[in-house]
Parts: sequence; structure tokens; C-alpha cells
Amino acid sequence: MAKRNVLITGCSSGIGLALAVKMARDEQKRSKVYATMRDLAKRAALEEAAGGRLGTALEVKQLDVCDEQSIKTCVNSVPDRRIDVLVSNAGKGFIGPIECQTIDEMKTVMDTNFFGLVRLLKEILPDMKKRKSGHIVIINSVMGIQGILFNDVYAASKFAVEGFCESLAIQALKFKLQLSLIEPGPVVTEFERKALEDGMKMDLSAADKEIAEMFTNIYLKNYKRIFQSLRQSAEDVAEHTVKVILAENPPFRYQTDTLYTPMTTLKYADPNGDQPIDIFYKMVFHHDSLQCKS
Ligand SMILES: NC(=O)C1=CN([C@@H]2O[C@H](COP(=O)(O)OP(=O)(O)OC[C@H]3O[C@@H](n4cnc5c(N)ncnc54)[C@H](OP(=O)(O)O)[C@@H]3O)[C@@H](O)[C@H]2O)C=CC1
Ligand SMILES: CC1=C(/C=C/C(C)=C/C=C/C(C)=C/C=O)C(C)(C)CCC1
Repeated sequence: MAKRNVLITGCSSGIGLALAVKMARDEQKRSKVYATMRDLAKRAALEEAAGGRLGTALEVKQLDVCDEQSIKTCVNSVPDRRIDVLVSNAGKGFIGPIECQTIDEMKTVMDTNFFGLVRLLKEILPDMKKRKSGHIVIINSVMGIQGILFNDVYAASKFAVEGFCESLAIQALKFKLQLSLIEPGPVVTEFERKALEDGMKMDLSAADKEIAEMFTNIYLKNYKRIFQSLRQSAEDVAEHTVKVILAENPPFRYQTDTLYTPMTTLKYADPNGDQPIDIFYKMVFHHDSLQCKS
């Protein structure tokens, strides 16, 4: 069987790096991995982790999901432009009260997390459709299904991906293409460190006192602890993603951590949408009265 070409975005750290290395280390040598990143100055960690697979099963390439020309140049450099599996992983977190975030900052989050995927597909989907083969794998988030306090814009960017993919999956089926959304819960990566660092130095003067205190004393104070205790590792998420990539009939949605299944199930179980909001409200403000409405 011919090797499949796998292009992954955002491989300078975290899930992208772990997945690129895992795919390249496959003992059956089933894949050629194009591990991309926007800033090649950050390639050392990936190259070290790839070890002997570098230059054979894994090649490092530049790709910025916010730059159409960089996507085109990267895709054109792949033999016959043949990408069998596209893993859209590049993304950024963003936490805090919206009063303290600028529209430009919000646009960067949407531009990376949502339009980044759209740009990739505009370049890669037409070839997949012509070949009538291809698998599009998106590292999305449980926050694409259920929003969480102080993640308003990040959750919106991940919800946008869900709506886009639900629509596209119908067309994809017509062309025999597969589309899979990977939905991790918290994962300890640079994502967590960067979001916490930005949150800690956020100017909260535009928010009212109650909201500023809630963000500092409830959200930021518990953030590290919640991420440390309820998290998965990037390697764990990569392991699950490899299974989805190699599956004969890959699922449309795949949650990497069953811990979050009750949260997402509740969302679908209550058509009024009140229960998840009620539970999160109690979780944050009234831990003592945490129970489902009957
Ligand atoms: N960590 C978590 O808790 C969770 C993460 N996710 C999702 O997983 C994905 C990977 O994140 P994770 O590994 O955790 O975090 P990391 O911060 O470790 O990795 C994010 C990667 O995306 C890259 N990136 C950011 N902007 C661009 C861009 N414009 N073009 C190309 N690459 C870019 C970063 O590059 P650079 O180093 O240059 O910034 C980095 O390589 C994201 O989509 C995130 O939303 C989903 C659920 C939970
Ligand atoms: C910190 C914190 C909470 C949980 C945060 C979680 C669970 C974040 C998940 C982030 C993810 C999944 C990011 C990537 O996509 C609660 C429970 C709201 C209570 C207040 C403090």
C-alpha cells in the first residue's frame, strides 16, 4: 500500500508536535508526515523528538494558517500536492472578561481557530474532491460543544468550526471524503501556559469589580489546579487522534476524554439549554447545591 501523506499544522509544540512524531514513528511506516509550523525558528523541539525519522518519515515545513500564500507555497511543495490526511491543529486560547478584550484580539482568535481551517480547506479540498479520497481531521475542543465561563470568544471560534464542519460533512460524503472532529478537554501544553500568562497580565480596569474579582479569584486561581487534575497529556490526545486517522470508518466526532462526556451529553439532552448553564453556574458559585433539575 502507498504511504499516505499527512499534513499537520501547528507542530512547534503540544498536540501537533506529539501527533507528528507519533505518526512518523509508526513501525509499519504507513505515513509520510509534513509537520508544519508558522515560525521555523521553533523547529528544534520537533526535530529532536523526531530523531532518526527526520528527513525520512517526517519533513518540517513552514505554514501560517493566517497567510494564504504560505499555505499555497507549502501545499505546492508536497509531491503532486497530494495530501491524504489534513490535520488542522493550529489554534490559540483566549480567556478573560470581554470588557477587557479588544475586537482586534478577538479577530485574531477567530482568524486562527476558524478562518485558519477555512483557508486550509480552500487550498486542499478541491484536490481531495477530484481524487475522491481524503480525510480532514480537526483538533477542535469540548468547548466547540459547550461554552465555559470566561472563554466566550474562544468557545465561539470552536463553535464556528463545528457548524462549518457539520455543513461540509454532507458534501464531503458525496465525494467519499472523511471528516473528523477531535474534541479534547483540558490538555497541558503551551496553550495552558500562554492563556494563563496572558490572563494574569490582563488589564481588568474596564470590568466591573465583581467580574474582575470573579476572573482573578475564581477562574485564574483554580485554572492551574483544574488543568493539572482534569487534564490529558498531548501524547494521550495524539494517541487517540492516530486511532481516528487509521480507522476504516472514522467517526465525525470523537471525544478524547470520557470525563467530559456528561457535560456534552447534557447539552443535547436538554432542548431548552438551561441545564448546562445551571450546572456551570452552581459549579462556580454554589458548590454546595450541585444537582440536576429533575
Ligand atoms: N490545550 C488544551 O487544553 C486544548 C487544546 N485544544 C486545541 O488543540 C490545538 C493545539 O493546541 P495545543 O497543542 O494545546 O497548544 P500549543 O500552544 O502547544 O500549540 C498550538 C500550536 O498552534 C500554532 N499556531 C498558532 N497560531 C498559528 C498560525 N497562525 N499558523 C500556524 N500555527 C499556529 C502554535 O505555533 P506558535 O508556537 O508559533 O505559537 C503551536 O504550534 C488548538 O487548536 C487548541 O485549540 C483543544 C482542547 C483543549
Ligand atoms: C478553570 C475553571 C473552570 C474550568 C475550566 C475548564 C474546564 C477549561 C477547559 C478548557 C479547555 C477544554 C480548553 C481548550 O479547548 C470552571 C469549572 C469553569 C470553574 C472556574 C475555574
